[in-house]
Amino acid sequence: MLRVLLNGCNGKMGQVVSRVAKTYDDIKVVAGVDLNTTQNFDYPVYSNPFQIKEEFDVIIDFSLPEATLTILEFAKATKKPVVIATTGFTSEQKEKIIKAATEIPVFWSANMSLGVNLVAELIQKAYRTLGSRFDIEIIEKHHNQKIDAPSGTALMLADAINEVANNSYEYIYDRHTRRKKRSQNEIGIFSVRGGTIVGEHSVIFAGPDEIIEIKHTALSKEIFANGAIKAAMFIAGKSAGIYNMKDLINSM
Ligand SMILES: NC(=O)C1=CN([C@@H]2O[C@H](COP(=O)(O)OP(=O)(O)OC[C@H]3O[C@@H](n4cnc5c(N)ncnc54)[C@H](O)[C@@H]3O)[C@@H](O)[C@H]2O)C=CC1
Ligand SMILES: O=C(O)C1=N[C@H](C(=O)O)C[C@H](O)C1
Repeated sequence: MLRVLLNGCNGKMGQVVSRVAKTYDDIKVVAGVDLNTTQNFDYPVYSNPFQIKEEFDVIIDFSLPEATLTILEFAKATKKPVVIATTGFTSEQKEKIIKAATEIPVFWSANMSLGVNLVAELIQKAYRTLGSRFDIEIIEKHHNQKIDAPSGTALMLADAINEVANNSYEYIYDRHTRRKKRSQNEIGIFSVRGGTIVGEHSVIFAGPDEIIEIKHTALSKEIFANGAIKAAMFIAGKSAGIYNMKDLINSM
């Protein structure tokens, strides 16, 4: 039985992970951490991870960047692996995660769905085929409770293109003050927030007289919860380092 400590357990995703984990025979959430210590499930909830009494094997984190960094300190102190699903990190915070991964295993993905990770591969192929003659724009849509913009996934998709384009692209998040034509070395990234949209990501390749649009639509938060649980199973027992969905998919 894999014992999970859930950071951000009372958030929207924390609650879905708690519910979905119950459908697995070989995994159990044994404690949660959240600023809101309401006990919604059958495990104790702490506001401070250093007060946890329960034994656990792996941490799953769906919270806020600052809370992720706190749980990382706790993970380093207890030598436990962490699955980071939280998004919205600054460059400095990302550096801290990378540094922590020299001491403990860290599974880090802005999107825990299989589909988005396939999209990342498809857009790399699209870039290789279409090259820089096509203008690339990314549109992401999420629910009205989301704090960070653009989404971690939109940035991950832009980075996937940059990875095969020798980092030649600059990201443009806002054109309203710009009074000039777009350049070929930019990727426009745009955020829509409304209602209960779970998560949509469209990558548009607009060329001379043709447009290719590669789109992923998440229809439920369960796909992210299932992905995070599979990531937790994958990372338990691994050595220190950074792992992502590609590693998980390749191991299947
Ligand atoms: N990688 C992925 O596949 C996915 C990632 N996410 C990301 O997960 C994060 C959480 O998303 P939601 O659950 O929708 O947000 P949410 O706002 O509903 O939940 C965040 C939870 O963290 C708690 N929290 C805040 N500060 C804390 C602290 N210092 N210590 C412990 N807990 C603290 C809040 O009380 C809240 O319960 C976001 O960054 C979101 O972008 C969301 C869905 C999928
Ligand atoms: O906040 C969310 O809900 C989501 N956040 C992630 C992101 O920022 O990319 C992943 C998913 O799209 C849902």
